[in-house]
Amino acid sequence: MELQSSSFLIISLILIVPLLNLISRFCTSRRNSRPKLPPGPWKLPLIGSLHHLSGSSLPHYALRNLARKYGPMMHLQLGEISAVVISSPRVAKELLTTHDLAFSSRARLQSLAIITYNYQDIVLAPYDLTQKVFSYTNDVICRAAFGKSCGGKDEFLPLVIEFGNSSGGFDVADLFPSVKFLPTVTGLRTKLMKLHHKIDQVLNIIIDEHMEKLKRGQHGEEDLVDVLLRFKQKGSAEFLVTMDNIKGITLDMFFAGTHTTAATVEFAMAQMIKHPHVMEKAQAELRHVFRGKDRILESDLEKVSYLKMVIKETLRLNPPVPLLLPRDCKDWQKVYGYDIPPKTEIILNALAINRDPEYWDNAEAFEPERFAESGIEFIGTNFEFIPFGGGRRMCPGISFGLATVELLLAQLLYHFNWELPDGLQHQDLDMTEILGLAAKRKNDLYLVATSHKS
Ligand code: HEM
Repeated sequence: MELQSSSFLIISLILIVPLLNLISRFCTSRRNSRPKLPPGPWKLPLIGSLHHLSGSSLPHYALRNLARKYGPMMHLQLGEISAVVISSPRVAKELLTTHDLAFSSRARLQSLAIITYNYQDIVLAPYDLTQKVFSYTNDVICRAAFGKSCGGKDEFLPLVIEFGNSSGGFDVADLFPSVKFLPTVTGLRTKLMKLHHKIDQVLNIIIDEHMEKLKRGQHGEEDLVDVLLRFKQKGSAEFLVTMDNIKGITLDMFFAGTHTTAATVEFAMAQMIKHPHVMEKAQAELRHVFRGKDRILESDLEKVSYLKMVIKETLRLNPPVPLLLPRDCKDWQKVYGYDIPPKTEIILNALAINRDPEYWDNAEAFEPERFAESGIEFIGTNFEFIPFGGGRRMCPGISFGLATVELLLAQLLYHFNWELPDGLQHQDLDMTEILGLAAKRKNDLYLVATSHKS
């Protein structure tokens, strides 16, 4: 009897083990052929999930609402583009640490290709603060890029503004890249080609001036163009710098640096107008620390702490690059238990992440004091706070941008008192945003400034 049962067991094992193997291999091949994509909203033929983004909300808000329903990692079909949207600090951390290398290429957008030399780059009267702030941030970048005399400043500013307003959100030509005539039909290509041509002319004049200066042996304080020209002259085979690289990198500074810093200053001023006790506290600190001083210098700013908290809170609630810059997936990756196919566009929703109620108390409220004890920084180590992105492709202009924002805000708050014109109350201030090259206020910020004598 015992023998019978043990031979039965052996025979069963001989038959069952290969069968189990076969089933397991079948399941694996099914899994490989049918990847486990993240969940997402229902799709229509041709446009995919685009109709879910067609309401009045801006993409970063619309995507946050969808994420509340479909989870922190969701799949969207944006026209021809297969995209994965990340909306939680936990998933952002996994993506920007464990898988950072695989996601460190940028998604290629047609509008940017035209402007950036085909990716040869590496962005007591009513007083329109918006224009002044923009002009200031542009001046600062002009000086760093083109030098003290800053020849191209006047020609450059309108071009930078025009490009900033002509891009943003999801462009139809980027969503259907195989339809080659789309940029021509939408008029975008013609518009961008014209703009690119004008920018190119101005840059040629500026670079020629710099080359002339170098030829004459005039070596003053080096600006960005000088440094890039020096690299070009010394260029080795493995580190070749072309003229298009010089123009592309110079443009990066303007497009990546001007709109973002200007938007941050404007959002901060608007938030402080909306929350007058915050403005009073920031002014009190500055006026106490710098009492009697005529001018605040960048080096003085280490002495203030509350203003830094105000800037952090502004960047948390109103990140100027709310969807970061899209990345591309290099090869198959498994993130948060889901499969991501190669070439998927990865969108990190910094707005949703910075306001995640699981990580932030009173997440929607403007409360700079939350940073007093928290030690949370935006340098890419706290994944619940990523206004400058994270991982290898994090913003390289963070110190430059912050110094510009801090210095301008410190001067505005130290020297002036601010209020809304025409008896408007702080509750009346409209905070609607639009998305261009950076997110910014929809309406220009008009404020009345009165001089403060310290
Ligand atoms: C408050 C000001 C600024 C904010 C909020 C900001 C934010 C960002 C963000 C979110 C990204 C994308 C990062 C990612 O995908 O992980 C980025 C990229 C970039 N930023 Fe900034 N930025 C600011 C100022 C500047 C300035 C002043 C410059 C240059 C002078 C600059 C140059 C760049 C460049 C070149 C990139 C592309 C980096 C790459 O692709 O590797 N940014 N920035």
